Amino acid sequence: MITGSSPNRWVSGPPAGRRTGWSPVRVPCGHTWTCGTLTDRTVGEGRPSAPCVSEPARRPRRRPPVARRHRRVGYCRTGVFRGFIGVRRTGVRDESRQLVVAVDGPSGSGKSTISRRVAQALDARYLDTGAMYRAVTFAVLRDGVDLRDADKITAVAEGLRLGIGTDPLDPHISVDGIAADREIRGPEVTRAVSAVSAVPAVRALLVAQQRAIIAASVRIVVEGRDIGTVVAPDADLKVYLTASADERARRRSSENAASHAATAADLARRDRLDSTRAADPLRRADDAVVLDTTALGIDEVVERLQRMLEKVTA
Ligand SMILES: Nc1ncnc2c1ncn2[C@@H]1O[C@H](COP(=O)(O)OP(=O)(O)OP(=O)(O)O)[C@@H](O)[C@H]1O
Ligand SMILES: Nc1ccn([C@@H]2O[C@H](COP(=O)(O)O)[C@@H](O)[C@H]2O)c(=O)n1
Repeated sequence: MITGSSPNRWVSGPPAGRRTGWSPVRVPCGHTWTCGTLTDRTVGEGRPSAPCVSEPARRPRRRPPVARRHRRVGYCRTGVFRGFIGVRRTGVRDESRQLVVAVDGPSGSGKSTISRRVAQALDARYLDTGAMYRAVTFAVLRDGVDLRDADKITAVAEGLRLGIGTDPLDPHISVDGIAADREIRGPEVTRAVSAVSAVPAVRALLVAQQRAIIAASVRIVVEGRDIGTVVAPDADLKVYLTASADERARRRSSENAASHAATAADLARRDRLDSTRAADPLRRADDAVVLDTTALGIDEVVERLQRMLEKVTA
């Protein structure tokens, strides 16, 4: 039975590779998800109650008309509950069918910017998985843990209470109940995050939480490094955003006072670590659409994704 002493375990399902014979729970939220709050409503061995929901859904989910209420429950091949799979009728767009968009790519390729814009256009949720790895890294640094000590890093990850908002207009993150939006973007966290995200147990924990958030969303755009390959291999649309290293450094350095050369070096270091780690490295999914944005403006990239989505949802 789960107790509150290890709050981040089993929130949304077993870590990758662990099979317990039960399916992840579907939670009726759509807004803020606070991982790790297990209550005494824990159901059965190893099965948590729905994680705590700290804000109401922004908009109540619409009940489909009677003719469309006939649904079958679907489980994708990863075992993640995909919500209700709508009965498709020729020429009719099924608004209640779950839609998952996976956006991966190297640092500074525009994943966050584009994903938020696309999520707004779709009236969808938005999940920044990089923010989750950054939040764990923030806690690891806060606790003075050695970045080479995978066991201690894992213990920090298991013990922290991570709150992640999925509103594309106002994504926010909290660590142990305290807002950490600014802190997780600081240079110390950026320097250390690739070491923390390379720890397999940390990945297993966060991937399980990410899958549960996806499962609870009707429409969601998820961005990161392993979304199309690991987190949501059955996503409806997978996009691998890229841009030349020089352009990515130009974009990033224009955001702050750092020099182009220093920014380029930091991006190259992070890309190398993220794409060469053993666990779930940054990699384009075989069925992802590659979009090189070097010569494209933000609006053009958003429009291209919207056109791809029109084909997927037609
Ligand atoms: N197509 C584009 N044209 C010009 N600038 C862009 C484009 N896409 C994104 N940008 C800008 O590039 C910068 C980096 O974008 P963003 O933060 O979205 O990248 P990212 O892939 O999420 O990075 P990271 O993985 O490091 O979080 C931002 O300043 C953003 O406004
Ligand atoms: N799916 C993911 C997302 C991120 N990471 C790691 O987090 C770092 C920060 O990501 P940002 O998108 O916020 O820059 C990134 O460098 C990766 O180390 C990951 O491993 N998997």
